[in-house]
Amino acid sequence: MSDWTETYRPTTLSEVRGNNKARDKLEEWAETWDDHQDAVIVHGSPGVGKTSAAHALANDLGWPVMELNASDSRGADVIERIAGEAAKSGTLTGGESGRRLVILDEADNFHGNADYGGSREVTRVVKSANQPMVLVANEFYDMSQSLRNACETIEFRDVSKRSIVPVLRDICRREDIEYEEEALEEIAEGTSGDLRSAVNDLQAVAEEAERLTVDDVVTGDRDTTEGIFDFLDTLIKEEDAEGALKASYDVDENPDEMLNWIEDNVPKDYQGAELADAYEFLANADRWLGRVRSTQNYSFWRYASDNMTAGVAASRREPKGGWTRYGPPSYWRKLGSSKGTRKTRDAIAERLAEREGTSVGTARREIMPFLSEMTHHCKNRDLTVQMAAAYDLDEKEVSFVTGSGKSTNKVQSIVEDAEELLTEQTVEHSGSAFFDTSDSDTDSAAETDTDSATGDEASQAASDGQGQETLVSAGENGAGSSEEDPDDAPAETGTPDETDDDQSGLNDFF
Ligand SMILES: Nc1ncnc2c1ncn2[C@@H]1O[C@H](COP(=O)(O)OP(=O)(O)OP(=O)(O)O)[C@@H](O)[C@H]1O
Repeated sequence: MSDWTETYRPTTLSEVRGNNKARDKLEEWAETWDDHQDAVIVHGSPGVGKTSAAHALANDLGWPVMELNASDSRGADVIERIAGEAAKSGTLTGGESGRRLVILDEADNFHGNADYGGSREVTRVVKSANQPMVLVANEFYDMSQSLRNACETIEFRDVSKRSIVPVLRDICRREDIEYEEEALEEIAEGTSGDLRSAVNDLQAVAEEAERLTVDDVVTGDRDTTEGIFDFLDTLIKEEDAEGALKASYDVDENPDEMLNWIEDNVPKDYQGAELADAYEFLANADRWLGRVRSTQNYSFWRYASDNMTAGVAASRREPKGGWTRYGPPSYWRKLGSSKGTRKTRDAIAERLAEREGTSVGTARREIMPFLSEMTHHCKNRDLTVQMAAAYDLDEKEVSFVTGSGKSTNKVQSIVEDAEELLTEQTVEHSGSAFFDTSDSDTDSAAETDTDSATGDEASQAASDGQGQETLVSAGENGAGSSEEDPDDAPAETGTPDETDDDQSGLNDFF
């Protein structure tokens, strides 16, 4: 099941609804950019189309997009290099005009990110940028006054019910869903101006219903308090997307804990493609939780919940029955605190990223769950040994990835064998040591180019190796990708000047 907020993300400005004035202003800003050369701040509540509008604009104008996120550990100098030198150096395949659009997401959230050198540094870079920049923010006044003064400002307002309903109607038509007009109004009413929520809600309700009625939308609230074990049963075996979401309201766990519980127990009943789908939703949820942590904006919890409940329930393809021994999240049990867990996870993700030439975020969200599944409880011992060797994992890390007990002999012997394997092997090729790269002539582990999977010509950007930029070439612009990705736009990570058409072995898997 695809994520409708992605499937129906506007690809052209004319599809951005409910903020016509802002939309026109943005277009005008871009068209006159050569004359004024100012950056623009696009601000407003979550889910009203700010980021979509920026991408749609780039698509309309044929400008490749460079997306950066304030909570990434990429410094202002990266922006400076991208925004500042692109025009001069000509190393970037921009649109015909040589323009590219730099989108700086979460621009109200530089505090606490030392890599950006503070807001003065950001302001300086923004002022001197040689490429058009859109700064996307929720809280206008969380940005420094000098930054605000340096930019043009466009406000996106909450999307009115009047504008939300036609979007939902359009989706129903395209999905071939019969609906009662009132049901759509009810959904629009409930989401207070947040179009992303409205689309998510529509998908949750429509997933099972043959015909969308008001009753589907306003079903009686349950008031039974569910324990987490009952909830897991409900989520994994019984309820549809909407039911799962509703049931989660009654569970007394915070979203981070809930995610851990679901993540650890869902493989006990889900298999194959349905498990892969479920993991994808869990990865989305994880990303939203990360965003809550970095922005302290708790309204994102809702998107995390949608993904981990409705998404997981909707991924189920085979009926489930019987009794399953669900247990507390193994990572927690084994490693104690959540902080420790996160540290271990991130340490592994960093090594994976370095080795596979992806961003840390991608490693954490996409590669790690995949590795975990393949080596679950070390069931495939050889593979687990190879993985441990490839990424130089210690016992704690092997047990983290596989979900096995750290002190077990099995994990110890796996790590020993991995060490032996390493000394035996002269790993000469610098491509992925774990994923098969034999059909590739990739000569640097830092290269990953997914462009050919998504579009035409490769976009390139300058990088200095201290972080990968995320590039989305115009025309792809996130549309059709499987997830909304605040940190890390979907298209490609690349180390420039080297980016070519090679496919790393990793790409064969995704
Ligand atoms: N104005 C809109 N017109 C059409 N679709 C929209 C609009 N706003 C949001 N959507 C839908 O919601 C999704 C998320 O929108 P988007 O990410 O652009 O919101 P945003 O305002 O940038 O929110 P955030 O600040 O949380 O990133 C889009 O992919 C699209 O499906």
